[in-house]
Amino acid sequence: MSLITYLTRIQFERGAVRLIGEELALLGARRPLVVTDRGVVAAGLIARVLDAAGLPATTPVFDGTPENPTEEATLEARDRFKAEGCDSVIAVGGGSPLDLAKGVALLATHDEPLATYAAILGGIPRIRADQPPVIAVPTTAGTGSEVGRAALITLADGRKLGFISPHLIPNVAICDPELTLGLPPGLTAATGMDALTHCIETYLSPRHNPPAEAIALDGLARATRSLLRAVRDGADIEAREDMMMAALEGGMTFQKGLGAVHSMSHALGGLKAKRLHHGTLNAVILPHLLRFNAPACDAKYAALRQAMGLAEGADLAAAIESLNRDLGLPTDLAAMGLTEADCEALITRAVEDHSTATNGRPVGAEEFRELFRASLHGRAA
Ligand SMILES: NC(=O)c1ccc[n+]([C@@H]2O[C@H](COP(=O)([O-])OP(=O)(O)OC[C@H]3O[C@@H](n4cnc5c(N)ncnc54)[C@H](O)[C@@H]3O)[C@@H](O)[C@H]2O)c1
Ligand SMILES: [Fe+2]
Repeated sequence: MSLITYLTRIQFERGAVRLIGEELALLGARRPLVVTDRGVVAAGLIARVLDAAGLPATTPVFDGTPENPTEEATLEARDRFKAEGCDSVIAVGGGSPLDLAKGVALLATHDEPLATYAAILGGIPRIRADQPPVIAVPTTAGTGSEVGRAALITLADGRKLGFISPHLIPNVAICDPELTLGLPPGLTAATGMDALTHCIETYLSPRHNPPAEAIALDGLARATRSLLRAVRDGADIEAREDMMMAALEGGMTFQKGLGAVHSMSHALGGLKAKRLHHGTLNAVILPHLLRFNAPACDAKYAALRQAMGLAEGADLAAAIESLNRDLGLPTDLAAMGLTEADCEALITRAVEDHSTATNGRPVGAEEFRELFRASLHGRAA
């Protein structure tokens, strides 16, 4: 069985930010709340977006989104949305502001506590369509949240949970690769590896959805050929464009479900004090899952190799490790400041994560323990 959905109106081109005003008008919206974070403001992108969209400088802007957005910040932004009499949300930033903006739209009309709507707590059918429209303007090329049906938000108790619904899919995505030209190399690498991981994990998911699989392979090919280029020369607009497309394509395939790399990185992303970047976690964990999934994914690995331009029979995990090294990303979780005790405490969360069910090979607590160990210490574990 398969359910195939594409819902977002996507404007993808250099300079697409100039279309925001028109898109707002098409939605019948007049007073947006701009949701972003301080890094995006500091990069000058909010002033640019407001100007291009023809929005007044008095437009309310919530810039308090933390990396790995929290329930607390979502409520704060929701209160601002209501206090300012807003009728729509424009999310400008990486996955963090995009996800937080989805939470704002949800809580603008849904009155129960946020946890009520979490996917693993039975929330999917509780999320209704009556929400203010969201325009997503990604400034990283990574998460695909601009077309995705999920928002990842950390609750007050530290659980980073997925809120999943077709009603959380943004109405419009404005994909303007020029917004990523100033993204520093480290963040370009980390967010790009998130996009690449999405394409691999959704492709390996057992759900039947050939169109999504074709898209995932195209995204993987783009990320493989352009990520290192974008990291080495941030001004390479063609590489930036390829990466923004790879991220978008990854997001278009979320309907297949992700896999255990994301189960582990969601669990780790909830460790607020550690401030771990989602894409970096995925990059470090991905080779270990590729080794683990191999026996169940033989035929699919041939297609992955082809998309990545690798020789027949080449070691996919080793290829990702080598790419990580070239990108300057850490090689193991220990290098990111994590310990065995941190990981042990997260096994249950990984098992319960909404991405676990669609991993390319069934995975339970014992397997997660081994995978955390291997990811902690690199290949030698
Ligand atoms: N909704 C989904 O389907 C989905 C999928 C994958 C990841 N996510 C979530 O997205 C979040 C990660 O998002 P992210 O990787 O895009 O990072 P992010 O949004 O957390 O941003 C990381 C940093 O980059 C800065 N930044 C963003 N754009 C910039 C630019 N153009 N120039 C300079 N600095 C810039 C930000 O200020 C921030 O400090 C995680 O919480 C993750 O769980 C969601
Ligand atoms: Fe991701």
